[in-house]
Amino acid sequence: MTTSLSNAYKDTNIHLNNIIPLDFGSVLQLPESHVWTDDDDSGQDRRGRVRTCLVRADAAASPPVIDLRAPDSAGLAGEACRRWGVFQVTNHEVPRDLVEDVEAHARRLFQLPADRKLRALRASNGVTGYGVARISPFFPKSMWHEGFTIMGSAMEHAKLLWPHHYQEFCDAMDKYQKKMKALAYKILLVILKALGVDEEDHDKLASSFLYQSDGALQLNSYPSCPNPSRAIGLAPHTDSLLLTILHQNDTDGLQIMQEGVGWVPIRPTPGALVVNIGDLMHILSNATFHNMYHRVVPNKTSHRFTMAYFYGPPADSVLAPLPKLPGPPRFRAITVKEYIGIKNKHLEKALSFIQT
Ligand SMILES: O=C(O)CCC(=O)C(=O)O
Ligand SMILES: [Fe+2]
Repeated sequence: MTTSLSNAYKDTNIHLNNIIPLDFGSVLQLPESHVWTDDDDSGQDRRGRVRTCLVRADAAASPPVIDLRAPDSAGLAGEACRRWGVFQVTNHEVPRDLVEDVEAHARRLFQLPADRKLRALRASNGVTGYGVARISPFFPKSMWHEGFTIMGSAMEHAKLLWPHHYQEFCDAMDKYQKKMKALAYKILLVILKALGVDEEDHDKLASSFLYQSDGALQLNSYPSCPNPSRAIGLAPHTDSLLLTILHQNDTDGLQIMQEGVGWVPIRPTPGALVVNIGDLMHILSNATFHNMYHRVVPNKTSHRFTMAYFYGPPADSVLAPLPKLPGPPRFRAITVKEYIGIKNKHLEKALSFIQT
């Protein structure tokens, strides 16, 4: 009997209960609490000093858009994971009207009055609910962002938001999570193939990460911002699990750090979904796949909405670099729960605690 992924998040040492999102509709100027300087995001000094808003790479090159039906999709995905830690996918078989429906529900949620949204605030030891980003306590300033996380059913929290009309929201979220889970599994197989793990190896691996991974859905809202060059939508971070699948509306904002280049934008491509590598896949790949370091910047005129699906193994799964890979293992074996615990204490330094 495995322990579900949500157990990895419960009881870990993170205290968000005193931090609540700003009532964005009620402010005309950027409050001091949300003004970031160059120093505010450098506490986690992983890849050199990261200037908050000012470095804009002239992205001559950017991560590829990969057709999942193309015969060489695994090869292309492997290349993208090694170089960028991210790519976009088309022909993913998630119906466009489902994506649009979920986005419309997210808009409806974030447009509710602040006091209504606060009724569904995420509990300090919970996963589902409304609130700030989980990385917020690591930074001295607040982000121009509000979120709603769902792991499993959203029913309990949706009832607090819409006591009589919660069902449609829940149905759409359930349907989307199911589609995301199937797609994430398919992409996991593509990525493993790119790492040299073929179908014959699957049974030998007999790993719970392969057969029992599950996900959490995160709805994100970045309202238009009165002074975007001094604000940050989501501070620089890596995602913790195996991979993330992101839908972004037609508003720019996501940027990835490319060493020696700077921040490279990942522009919305109509119909495509963004796939990025998280820390656990970085471990499995023995550090050959980048765990994409990314951030979101707000803008002055349009409201950015995104849906991020984080996919990872059950809490008690043990992960280690895949045995097939060349070279000595660069990380020790670790359970998902232990890794999430370390990440919740040390954020971007977490991997250094398990390096061999
Ligand atoms: O909203 C985005 O563009 C990125 C979201 C993200 O990085 C996250 O939720 O971890
Ligand atoms: Fe992220």
